Amino acid sequence: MVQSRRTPERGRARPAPASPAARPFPHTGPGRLRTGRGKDTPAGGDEDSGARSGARPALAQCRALSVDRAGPGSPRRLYLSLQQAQQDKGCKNKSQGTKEEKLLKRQAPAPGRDREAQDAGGTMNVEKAGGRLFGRGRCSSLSGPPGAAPTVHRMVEAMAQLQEDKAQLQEELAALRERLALRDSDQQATSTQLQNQVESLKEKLISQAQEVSRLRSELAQEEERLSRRLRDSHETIASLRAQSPPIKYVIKTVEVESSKTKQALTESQTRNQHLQEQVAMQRQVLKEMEQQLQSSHQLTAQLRAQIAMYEAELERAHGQMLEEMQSLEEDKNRAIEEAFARAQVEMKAVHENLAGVRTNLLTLQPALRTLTSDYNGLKRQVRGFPLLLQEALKGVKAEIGQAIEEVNSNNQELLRKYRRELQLRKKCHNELVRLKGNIRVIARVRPVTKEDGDGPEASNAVTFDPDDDSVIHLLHKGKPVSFELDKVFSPRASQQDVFQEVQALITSCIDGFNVCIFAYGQTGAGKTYTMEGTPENPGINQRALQLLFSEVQEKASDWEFTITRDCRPLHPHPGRDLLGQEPQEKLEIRLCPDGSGQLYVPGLTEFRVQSVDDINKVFEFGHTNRTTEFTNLNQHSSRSHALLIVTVRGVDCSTGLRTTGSPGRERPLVSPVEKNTSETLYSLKFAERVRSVELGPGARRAELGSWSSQEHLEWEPACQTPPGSTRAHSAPGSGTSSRPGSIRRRLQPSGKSRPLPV
Ligand SMILES: Nc1ncnc2c1ncn2[C@@H]1O[C@H](COP(=O)(O)OP(=O)(O)OP(=O)(O)O)[C@@H](O)[C@H]1O
Repeated sequence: MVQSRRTPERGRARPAPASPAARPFPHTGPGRLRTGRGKDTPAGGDEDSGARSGARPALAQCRALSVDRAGPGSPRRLYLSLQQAQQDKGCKNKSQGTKEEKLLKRQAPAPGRDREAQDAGGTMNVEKAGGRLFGRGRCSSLSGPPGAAPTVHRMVEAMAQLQEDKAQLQEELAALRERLALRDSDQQATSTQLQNQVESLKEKLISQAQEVSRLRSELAQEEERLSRRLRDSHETIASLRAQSPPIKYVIKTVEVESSKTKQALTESQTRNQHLQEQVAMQRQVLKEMEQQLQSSHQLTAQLRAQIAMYEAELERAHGQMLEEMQSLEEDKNRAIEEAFARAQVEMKAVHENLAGVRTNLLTLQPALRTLTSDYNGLKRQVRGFPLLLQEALKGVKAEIGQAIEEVNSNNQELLRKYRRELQLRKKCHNELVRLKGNIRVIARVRPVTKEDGDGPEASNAVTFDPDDDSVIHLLHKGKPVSFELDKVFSPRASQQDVFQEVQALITSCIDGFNVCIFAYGQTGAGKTYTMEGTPENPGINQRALQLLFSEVQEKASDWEFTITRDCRPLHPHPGRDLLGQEPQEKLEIRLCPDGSGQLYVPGLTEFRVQSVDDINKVFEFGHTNRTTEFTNLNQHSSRSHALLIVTVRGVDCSTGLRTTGSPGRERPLVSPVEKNTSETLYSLKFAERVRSVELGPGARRAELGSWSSQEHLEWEPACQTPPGSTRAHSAPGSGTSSRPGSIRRRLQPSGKSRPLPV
């Protein structure tokens, strides 16, 4: 127990302490408390009890408020403030403020009662002092000036805003870099735009820096204010502690003065104990506040660090922007310099051009005058151009007419030469016919074959004159008989030798002359071999046809030839068409109604052929249709009596002259063996008789398609023979005549001549 050093006057209330803050909070222990003038104050005691009962929630509320008001300084509250919505904060503050006011009102004694408590003694003062300190006073002091907590909150919000602004600035910087990377021809315009943006960014940065400095100053003020409050609290606590001894003294004094006050002392001690508890609680609150203040310091340091970081970032961005601005400025200056240099060069060039143009103008003026005069001259010429054109056209027409006349004259000359050539060819042919006769008889003697058998009957009965190839000697029944023909081929003669003798006839056929090669002789004499030959060694037919097509192809540029052929049997039904649908039907041979004397077979089938193969196919087709008469001597004899007619129709492309020739064919004479001498003799006699027949000159079947009557060639009267027919059978008086100039030699075995049997 602590005893007081001085004793106050009895019956008098102790003087109230100079300030509520100087009121003692004694740790009385079991001592009594004297209340003022020693008067018990149950009402005051009730009021104190009420104050006590209200002090606890008030302190708790103050603590809550302290935490809440100082909340922005704590990390937890800081993040709560960021997370919670603004209205939540407003409602909460409002409700808390309302609670606080209610609690403070309850805690704060009414004016009258306060006066009574002051009158009642130091206990009441202690209670008031404690209430003011830890109730309204503390709470109000901790709450700070109105707007202190929102200021911190605004700082946090500003920091968040700064972060957002920083991100936005970073995005804008990235976009700016992209745009900077993409600067091109419109660099100048972009540079201006970027400069504007940079200016706005600079202004924004400056304003934000000002805001940061302002916030920093506010933060420093708040920190200073909090430090000052903490210092005041420490001083208050220290002063309270320093005021403890007088309270102890009063307790001691009251203990000896009054027994009545013992109860009050007990109550005061109880209250004192309660107040001590409250003091402990307040100390705890203070400790927590100090911790919060420390946390606030730490948060402030963090915020400062963040602000410093942001400032550094801003500084860096600012520096980067300055660099980019510098780069842009340099680019702009460079572009301006280049543009200026280019403009100077262009201006110089323009000046030079201008000077040149001026010089040219000076030079061109005389030229312009010359051109003007030329133009006027040309204008006059153009006016007279139609007349000039007419004259020129007239001259050109005259020249063209003259050229046409010259061409016509040349054509006439060429035509004349062509006609003369034709006449020459005709004369040559006629000369050939005259010299050789239009019926020539050629004898070909085949070699003795196995089919001729053995013995004297198969001996050779034919001999030749080595000095005359037109004489043949036959030993008939021991008597030599000689014959003169146009040509005699020995068994050594080849197919080509025989063909060369008749080759000229093919040319005559193409020229439009009818040609007939007639083979005559007994069966097995070699007619088929001579005319057809074998595939390996073709005869006259194949060679003649090959020559025919070859000649036609050579003349293809000037002539259009159509080659057709038909096939008809000679016997036993000479009027049948072997190529027709009905080969058994007999056709009539009629005289051409055009008066040409030509014979024709109405309805006879003709095939247009393009090659020798086509002709052979047609011939084979006709052969299959032919009635075959088999002979014992020769299995090929069936061919020997068919007549193959090849007609060559030609049109001269330049003159329109049309020609038609038919190389009808049959067999040459001619067996060499003894047993056939009778037949051979008969054949030779027949041949010699035929050779004695003289025909008129060969008729060229030519007609001019488009020539005028004056241009018609006047051909000699034709020897009218049907195509392919044998002219040897022409009727007397129809152009045939004896050949008076021909040499007729009949060589007799004895050298005497005798008439040839006909
Ligand atoms: N110049 C020749 N050289 C070699 N063999 C020949 C000659 N002439 C005919 N022959 C041969 O004689 C035989 C009879 O000839 P080919 O068939 O030509 O007689 P042909 O007169 O046509 O008989 P046919 O009147 O019965 O038809 C054939 O085997 C033929 O090969």
